[in-house]
Amino acid sequence: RPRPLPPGPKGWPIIGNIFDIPKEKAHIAYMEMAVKYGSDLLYLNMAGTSMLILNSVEATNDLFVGRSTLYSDRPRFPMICELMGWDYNFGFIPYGTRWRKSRALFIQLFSPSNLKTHEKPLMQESVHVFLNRLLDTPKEFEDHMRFLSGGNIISSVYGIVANDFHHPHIELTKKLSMNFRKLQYPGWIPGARFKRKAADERKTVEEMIRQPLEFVKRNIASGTAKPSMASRALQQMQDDGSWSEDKENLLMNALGSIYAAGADTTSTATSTIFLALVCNPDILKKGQAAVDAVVGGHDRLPDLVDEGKIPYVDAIVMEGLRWRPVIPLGIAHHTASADIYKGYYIPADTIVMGNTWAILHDPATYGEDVDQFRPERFLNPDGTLNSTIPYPDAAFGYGRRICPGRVFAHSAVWLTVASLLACFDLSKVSDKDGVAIEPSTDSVDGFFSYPRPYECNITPRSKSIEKMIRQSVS
Ligand code: HEM
Repeated sequence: RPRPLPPGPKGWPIIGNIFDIPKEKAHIAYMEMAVKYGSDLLYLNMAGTSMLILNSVEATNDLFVGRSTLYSDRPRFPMICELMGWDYNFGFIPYGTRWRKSRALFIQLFSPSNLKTHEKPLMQESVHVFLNRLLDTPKEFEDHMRFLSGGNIISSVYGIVANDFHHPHIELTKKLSMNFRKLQYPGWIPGARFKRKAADERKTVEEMIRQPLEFVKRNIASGTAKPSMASRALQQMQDDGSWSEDKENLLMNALGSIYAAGADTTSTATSTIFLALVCNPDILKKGQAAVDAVVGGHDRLPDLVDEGKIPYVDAIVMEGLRWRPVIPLGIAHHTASADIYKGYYIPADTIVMGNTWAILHDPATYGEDVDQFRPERFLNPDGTLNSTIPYPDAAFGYGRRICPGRVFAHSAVWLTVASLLACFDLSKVSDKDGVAIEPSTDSVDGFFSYPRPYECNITPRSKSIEKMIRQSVS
């Protein structure tokens, strides 16, 4: 080894730093370790496997962006891929030809013109259904948010109009995402019972990606297919004679990746903002006034044409992504060969993680009160967006692996938040003595970080708004 390894705890022979791997809130523990060792690079050895945690934008930019050829691979995910069967999902596969083809197909399916013509109108419809569900059964608001994202994606991808939370395709994804949430990350060694269950899951995963595509194919054959990414892509292959089994499999996996990667992440981001609005009545009021000023009081519901015109809503969305990032340690990258950075030696086969939490909670970038939910940090005193405070990009990952669904996700969350603000008052519930119960703002952390269950009051802002919500679905 020509140079020293990056700083980190000393560790033991053979087992290395196994005892230094945090059991919970790893993102915070790594951020604190980095401060302790006075370095944005933190190196740990997990019984022979090297792990490098990057705790600054400078390091993630230098390595994931500047040296992307070297830092865009994925490590092996034995639990997720080999046992649970998630290797269909191009988010977890190595940097190579199959990944490149899948990602190119994704970019084609999500082209700006497709987003505008097909996906955004569907988003609008899904949000209207969501608002009606909130009116009907407000106590089930968490399920409604999950259904909103799942239903929106399933209709975009497969043209399946799921008007029931218990629709078989939604049920399948719910089951998978619950198991996925249980995964701890990283360095978590599951027990034998979980491993047995995970092996059963392979079959469910296969069903989740095969069944909906078969459904679309049957409907195309009978002339009843609703327009969707799947139907358009299959139709195009048929029209230009390019169909092959390989191409259909690539499509099946890419569509499955979109469905699996997009639903839970977007609903988690929305749930976090929802929680922040319940806990901060002043921000809720300011948001409502900002939406009313542009949407025009109570004449219509917000629309995606309003996107970009209400800076306070953008600021709320950005603050939600920053305050409680959905994937606080990102998805691990991997280096196939050795490297030298800032004078340190980075061995080949190192797992490299961007500490998204540390980056988005850096007081030098976002201010001393980084633990508070404060959308104003993204605004100038006159209410316009402050271009010197960076968009929380890190929430979507890094370099060539950065989330390809981020534009779609931002719009989906934006429209949901603008619509919530336009339509509902949210408040804390009170105990029997009339004292407001503070919901916990501490998240449940695993691979994803999501709010703990809580109760709140959700009421329409006026009779006329309630009527407009009812009329928005035919
Ligand atoms: C707020 C919502 C979302 C968040 C916070 C989020 C976050 C992320 C993160 C952190 C990564 C890993 C990036 C890396 O490796 O450095 C990722 C990858 C990915 N995301 Fe998202 N995502 C969201 C929504 C979506 C949506 C709506 C879709 C699909 C429409 C999607 C599709 C994907 C895919 C396919 C990958 C794998 C990319 C690759 O490995 O090349 N995501 N996302």
